Amino acid sequence: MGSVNVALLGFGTVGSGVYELIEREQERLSESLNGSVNVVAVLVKDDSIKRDVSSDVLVTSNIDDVLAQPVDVIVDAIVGVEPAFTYLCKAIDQGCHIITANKEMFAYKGFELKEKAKEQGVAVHYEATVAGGVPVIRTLSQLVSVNEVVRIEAILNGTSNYILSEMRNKQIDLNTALQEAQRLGYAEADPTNDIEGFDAFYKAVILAELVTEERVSFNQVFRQGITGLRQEDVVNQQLKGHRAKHIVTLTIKQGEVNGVVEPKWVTAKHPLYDVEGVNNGVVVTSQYNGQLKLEGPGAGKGPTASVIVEDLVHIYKHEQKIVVH
Ligand SMILES: NC(=O)C1=CN([C@@H]2O[C@H](COP(=O)(O)OP(=O)(O)OC[C@H]3O[C@@H](n4cnc5c(N)ncnc54)[C@H](OP(=O)(O)O)[C@@H]3O)[C@@H](O)[C@H]2O)C=CC1
Ligand SMILES: N[C@@H](CC=O)C(=O)O
Repeated sequence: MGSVNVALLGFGTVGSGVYELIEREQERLSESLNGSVNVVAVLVKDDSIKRDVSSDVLVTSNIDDVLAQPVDVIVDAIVGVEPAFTYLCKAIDQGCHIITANKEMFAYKGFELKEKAKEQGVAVHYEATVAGGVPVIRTLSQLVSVNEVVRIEAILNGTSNYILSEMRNKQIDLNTALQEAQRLGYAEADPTNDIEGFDAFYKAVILAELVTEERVSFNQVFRQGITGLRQEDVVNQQLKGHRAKHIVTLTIKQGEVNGVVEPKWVTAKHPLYDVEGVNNGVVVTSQYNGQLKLEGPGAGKGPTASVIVEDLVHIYKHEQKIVVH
């Protein structure tokens, strides 16, 4: 029986979630893939901190030590464009498949990374970059094989949606709700990315590139976060039937994307009105399929780890053969 050797870049909320899920579901994964899945190395910033991993897993802050291991798949769960992009390029050159959760890196470099991976004959999967546990990347990839996507309206930042729901339901302020989102593992390492709309913006760019199959320039997407909303308005507007939602709108005409990421007041008629708490919602309008709505947990350890491990299973069930190490 073969095996899949995995290296995790990052051991925070997402990286540790992937490790724990692989450990917990070892039997199911072995049966499904006819081969075991082993985490062989973990890359962290500070390798002096003791990590909760088996003693045979290499824990290091040096990417070359990671790539010196017999690694088949790299899971990128670190933060920011660099050094992640450089590390992933090295890994691709070495023949590793890539799974990433790092949406900032992928918004800037995803197009390049996909091209490089194609040249080298390795897989790049990125379901976790958009909408946490909601399988929006896989759904859109299938949809565009026959349909033209003309519009996407979505809530893509779990932290902002959680904050706005808590501000309204519990009448607490933005900072108090944000602290809770951080405690729950929803927020980015720098939560400015969530509340100022950068995180949703990166996700919008990734979706726009997926549906147009073209590189999308950042100036095609307008960005505004939720920090300009006043708490009393969030509370009082509900009496008039209005909820504040942070919404991404992408309109695609003849392959040209126009994107807006901004807070909006919506009524019960709006398809995203009922998307509450950390949930994300994505409404896709396409040529033959009409309107399709996906909803589910948009952030957090369990859902994000789940889609990453699903990407891994997909690679070895549908794209590559398991090797014998
Ligand atoms: N949290 C979530 O719900 C989701 C997060 N994501 C994305 O996943 C990625 C990880 O997020 P999350 O787990 O929440 O973040 P955390 O801040 O919890 O963890 C980040 C991890 O990456 C390590 N790291 C950061 N920079 C470097 C570096 N330069 N070299 C080596 N290791 C590094 C850190 O090391 P150390 O432990 O030593 O500090 C830490 O282990 C981010 O890109 C995020 O946008 C995607 C979907 C959902
Ligand atoms: N901070 C992000 C995490 C998932 O992508 C969010 O809140 O949506």
